[in-house]
Amino acid sequence: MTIGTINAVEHSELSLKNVSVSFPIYHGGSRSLKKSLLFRSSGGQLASDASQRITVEALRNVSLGFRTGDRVALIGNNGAGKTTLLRVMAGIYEPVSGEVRSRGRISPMFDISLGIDGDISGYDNIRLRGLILGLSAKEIEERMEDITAFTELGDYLDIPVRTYSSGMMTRLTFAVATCFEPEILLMDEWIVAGDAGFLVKAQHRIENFVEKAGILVLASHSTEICKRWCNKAVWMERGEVKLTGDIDMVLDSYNAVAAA
Ligand SMILES: Nc1ncnc2c1ncn2[C@@H]1O[C@H](COP(=O)(O)OP(=O)(O)OP(=O)(O)O)[C@@H](O)[C@H]1O
Repeated sequence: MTIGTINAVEHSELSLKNVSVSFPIYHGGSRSLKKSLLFRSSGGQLASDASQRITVEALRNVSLGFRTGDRVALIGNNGAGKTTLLRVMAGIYEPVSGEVRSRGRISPMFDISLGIDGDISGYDNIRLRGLILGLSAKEIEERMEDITAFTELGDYLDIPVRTYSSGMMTRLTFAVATCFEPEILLMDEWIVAGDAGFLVKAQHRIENFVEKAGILVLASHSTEICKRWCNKAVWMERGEVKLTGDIDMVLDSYNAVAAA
């Protein structure tokens, strides 16, 4: 985790070379578990490791390269490997083989409430989250007015956040998470899907936020969301890259298979 001032890079890059990620399944010796898993129609491939444990190969030999301007949709069936791919890009998962390289700061937008301290005030949580995002104390104070105005939490910002409702908490974490210029932005679709009243207002903010990003990688099941936010797509199938390229071409191929 980086603490300190964000040094913006002019050109962002993100690449994966032959990246594989496996999850060992403990007690995997059970025949019934193995049998039931083998009948799954989607998800990563099953394999055995050196200790004869069953493992799920969530990603296998994934090679991809993105640069500034790329707005990439990750598409694929349930269990295809989209979330694992986002997490390995974010450095949350270590690949068992291959490498992930990046130029530019990576901002994962999942788990945006990670690190929130219930016993301190909203203001202090904004400062804490800002530091975790890599902003300096000065940069946080410069953004404080914008953040607090967006939350509409008023005097509540002076009291411990454990007293907040979940909606109030979302306002706080969302306002901080979107207060800077991202270089490489990794997101799940929930943040752009938008339904509740707050999210209508949030839509405008997230649009500005995403537009400023050098690279966007967005995992989504929605053709509409993919077309709205992305210009490229990666179609994942059982942990492997099935097709990658222009958004319309990849979505057309994917939807044609889904409809068949
Ligand atoms: N922590 C874990 N332990 C064991 N297996 C896992 C774990 N996380 C993911 N997997 C497996 O890895 C494969 C890929 O899962 P992943 O969550 O990346 O898929 P996804 O494409 O994001 O699916 P969805 O669209 O349903 O969210 C699946 O077979 C899943 O069961």
